[in-house]
Amino acid sequence: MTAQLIDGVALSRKIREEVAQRAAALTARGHQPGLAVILVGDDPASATYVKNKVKACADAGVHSVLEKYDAALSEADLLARLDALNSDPTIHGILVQMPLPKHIDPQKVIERISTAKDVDGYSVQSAGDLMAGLPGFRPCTPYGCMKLIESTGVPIKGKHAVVIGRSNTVGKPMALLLLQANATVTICHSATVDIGAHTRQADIVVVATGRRDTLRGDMVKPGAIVIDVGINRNDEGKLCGDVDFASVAPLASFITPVPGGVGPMTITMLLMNTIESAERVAG
Ligand SMILES: Nc1nc(=O)c2c([nH]1)NC[C@@H]1CN(c3ccc(C(=O)N[C@@H](CCC(=O)O)C(=O)O)cc3)C=[N+]21
Repeated sequence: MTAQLIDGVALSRKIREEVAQRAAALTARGHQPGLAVILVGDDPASATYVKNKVKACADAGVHSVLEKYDAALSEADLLARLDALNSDPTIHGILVQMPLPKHIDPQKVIERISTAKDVDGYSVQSAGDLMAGLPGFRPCTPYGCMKLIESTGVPIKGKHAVVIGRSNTVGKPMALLLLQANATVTICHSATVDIGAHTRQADIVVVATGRRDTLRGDMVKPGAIVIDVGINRNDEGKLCGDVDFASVAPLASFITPVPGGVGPMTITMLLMNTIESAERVAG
């Protein structure tokens, strides 16, 4: 067996068409959806991601404002900007690009964003909504991973899913989304004694450790679906994920590439969350 690629660019294109239609319908009713993106400092990777997000908005007919600040921006000034955006009726989603400079407390920043505009789904309220199975914004990366898995046509119900990584932004919400979809879920992490012993039992593996070669061919069950959330650089400086693609792809049934897998879907679900926020306002 050799895996079929799950094309995140193609799936994004399809979902973004729907986003664009819903954005146009909202705009026609005088409620053009709007996203505010805040970038603090000059991390080059963050600058690239933010540029991609703004471009995706433009392509979908979503209004966006990009606010760039010097790394010396004070926490108080950032919080004051969030207060202004919270009460700006043209803005339906607010994203503060992470990571922030060390003198700014990210948790304080996240909690200042109105729950109604928390399109990243990073706030304690949004996390609680997800845990309780209530409506609310789902974090974009795991939300996108669910769409990628669903796109295979393989039912999630009853499957054994292993998530490697336990971050608040990816691993934990990913496990909850899979659980909500009736998978049996195992979470592995840096203190897990034998990750391979778990992943060899898995029908679905989601890898989100930020460490390349976390998942190798000797760790997967033939026919597994493999979702690679990682973005790393290999020794040649080329973009690569957390999965050793060369050894895993021949065994998997479906696998996401890096780039072109999860990354584009993260942005797509950000657009979707922004549309849904605007639709709630428009009624
Ligand atoms: N508040 C906040 N929300 C985020 O959603 C957030 C964040 N902070 N900080 C950083 C991470 C990372 N992230 C990515 C989004 C798209 C790609 C993406 O489009 N990747 C392309 C490749 C892009 C390239 O060429 O570098 C791909 O995988 O095909 C990657 C990474 C969002 N993040």
